Amino acid sequence: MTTTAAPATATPVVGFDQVTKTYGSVRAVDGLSLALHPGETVALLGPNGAGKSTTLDLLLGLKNADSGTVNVFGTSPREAIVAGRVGAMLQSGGLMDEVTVGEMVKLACSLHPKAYKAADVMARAGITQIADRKVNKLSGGQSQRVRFALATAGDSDLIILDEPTTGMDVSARQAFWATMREQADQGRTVLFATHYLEEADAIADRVLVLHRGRLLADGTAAEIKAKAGARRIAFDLEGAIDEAALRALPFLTSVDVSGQTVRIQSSDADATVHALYGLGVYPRNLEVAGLGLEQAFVAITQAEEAKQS
Ligand SMILES: Nc1ncnc2c1ncn2[C@@H]1O[C@H](COP(=O)(O)OP(=O)(O)OP(=O)(O)O)[C@@H](O)[C@H]1O
Repeated sequence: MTTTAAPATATPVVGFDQVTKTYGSVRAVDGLSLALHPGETVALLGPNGAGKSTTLDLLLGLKNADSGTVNVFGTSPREAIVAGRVGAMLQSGGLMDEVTVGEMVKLACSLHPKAYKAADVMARAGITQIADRKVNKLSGGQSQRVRFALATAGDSDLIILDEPTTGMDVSARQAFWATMREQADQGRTVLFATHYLEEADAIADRVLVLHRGRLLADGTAAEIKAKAGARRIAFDLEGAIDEAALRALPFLTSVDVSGQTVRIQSSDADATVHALYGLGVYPRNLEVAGLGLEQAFVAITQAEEAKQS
């Protein structure tokens, strides 16, 4: 993984230039421009319906843009795929029913221009033990592992993953991300859409937040957290708690009182804490901390919703 930006003149791994895709009256992708560079591990976040899957489908040439251009390694998505430069793991589909796991992986390897050995691909995905099982007899997590094997059947430079760890148990998730880290460390670009924000926080060196088909934020997880602005304040109070007075504190975005513990989110923590002391209360165990990625994501997308409504 790297956080060093590639020179502006280098051909990006992925280039979206003013891309729009509509379905009837729905603008699934709305004037999207972005560039991904070699070795980046990029998380694509967004609420349901934000346009993540449509963006990945455009990137894979499975859908065509209404306007704008999509380039992959400076060529069309289809050309990049035919050249074996792209491996993909989509949310569903892609698995044939009446074949075994082993046959399916061998088929994927036979089609990839720069294929690895099928036995190695299965070992890496942790599916050697189920090689003789029919694909339609797998659990949800096992199916995900097979899709992962298909996405890494050959030496691709770009790996695209749509909600890859859905249905995987904890150890499968850990093994999956360890393998993805190896792929990124070898210079590959990894782009994954996810609803698991803790995974994005831990794995990605760049986070894109989509909302109604537009890019709302683009930066490291730390930058996205800072962009959200708000901070968390937690403290304990003794005796009866005057909730109405707490709710009237300035710059609050939320208040939660549980027993003697108060948790506040504020867009100006200094001013809120100052006003808190002004109430004549004495907070104990006072903690002020930044938002987690999940809270930052909610704050950013809710602020955008409020702006648009
Ligand atoms: N084939 C289609 N026909 C009509 N509308 C569609 C189609 N595919 C997607 N949409 C709409 O386009 C918008 C973006 O959908 P998309 O699946 O890209 O979002 P997403 O961010 O992947 O959502 P999720 O997190 O729920 O998977 C949504 O409003 C969706 O209803």
